[in-house]
Amino acid sequence: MRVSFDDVSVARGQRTIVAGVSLEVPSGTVLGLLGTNGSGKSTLLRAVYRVLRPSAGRILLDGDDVWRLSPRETARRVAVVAQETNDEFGMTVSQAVLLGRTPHHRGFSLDTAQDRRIAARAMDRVGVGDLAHRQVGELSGGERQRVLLARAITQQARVLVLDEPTNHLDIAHRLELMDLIRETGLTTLIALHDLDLALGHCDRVALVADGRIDRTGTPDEVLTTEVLRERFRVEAAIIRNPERERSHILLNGVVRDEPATAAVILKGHHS
Ligand SMILES: Nc1ncnc2c1ncn2[C@@H]1O[C@H](COP(=O)(O)OP(=O)(O)OP(=O)(O)O)[C@@H](O)[C@H]1O
Repeated sequence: MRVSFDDVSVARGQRTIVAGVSLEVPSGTVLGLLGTNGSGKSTLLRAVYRVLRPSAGRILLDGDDVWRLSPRETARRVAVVAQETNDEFGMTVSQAVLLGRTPHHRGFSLDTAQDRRIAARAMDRVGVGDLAHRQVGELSGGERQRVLLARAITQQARVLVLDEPTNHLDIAHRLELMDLIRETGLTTLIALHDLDLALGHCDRVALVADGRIDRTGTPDEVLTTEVLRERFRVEAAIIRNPERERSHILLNGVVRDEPATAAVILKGHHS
């Protein structure tokens, strides 16, 4: 399923947080949204899964405006792994994962044997099958994140939206998550802080800065040493691993303010 952003702006109160974003995400593409804290990645994603209505512009799923679809129809098309979900704390893992079937139910119909099979398969796939009877509220951050991914897979949507899904995951689970996303073949929008992961696992990346798309391209095109210095304030080298045919980022340190600027700040501080 293709996702199109057509001149999308999102305001919170008086402030425009996302401004005039236009972007095409072809079917089956894994798109990484990159950018520093507060640049607007989550806000943009929330507009896709119908939490924040754009103040201007449209988000289209295969040409259909998300905000003209019913919430249920959107949920059939878009599955979400978001940061702030506490609703399922009192549930068992299997109950939380089965929630992914809700958009496919008519009215208040109950889970079927097929629903339970789909959920069980998703839990096994992300390696939380043995947690099925545990309470979600008792799990570690990383375990919970994988349960949310199992729920998203259970939903059988064609677009997957993930907001910083790797922040609680250990290294192996990070890599597994990205491989799993690839295997699903779904159109995926994923906000990531781990730039090396983006470099190795995204088809395309979009750099978000001050609520706008600063540039888009393949990870190798976008993540240059200049961009890392100017947009992310880090000195880094990009090295090529010929065996894996991919690049890696070697971080050297934070870009320090110019001495002249620092002197002015110090002076201002003392006066
Ligand atoms: N409810 C709100 N009211 C006003 N401003 C908000 C609100 N929610 C977020 N913002 C602001 O919008 C901007 C973008 O926030 P957003 O969460 O989209 O950034 P982000 O790129 O996802 O950041 P991070 O990497 O830190 O998660 C920030 O400056 C934030 O303070």
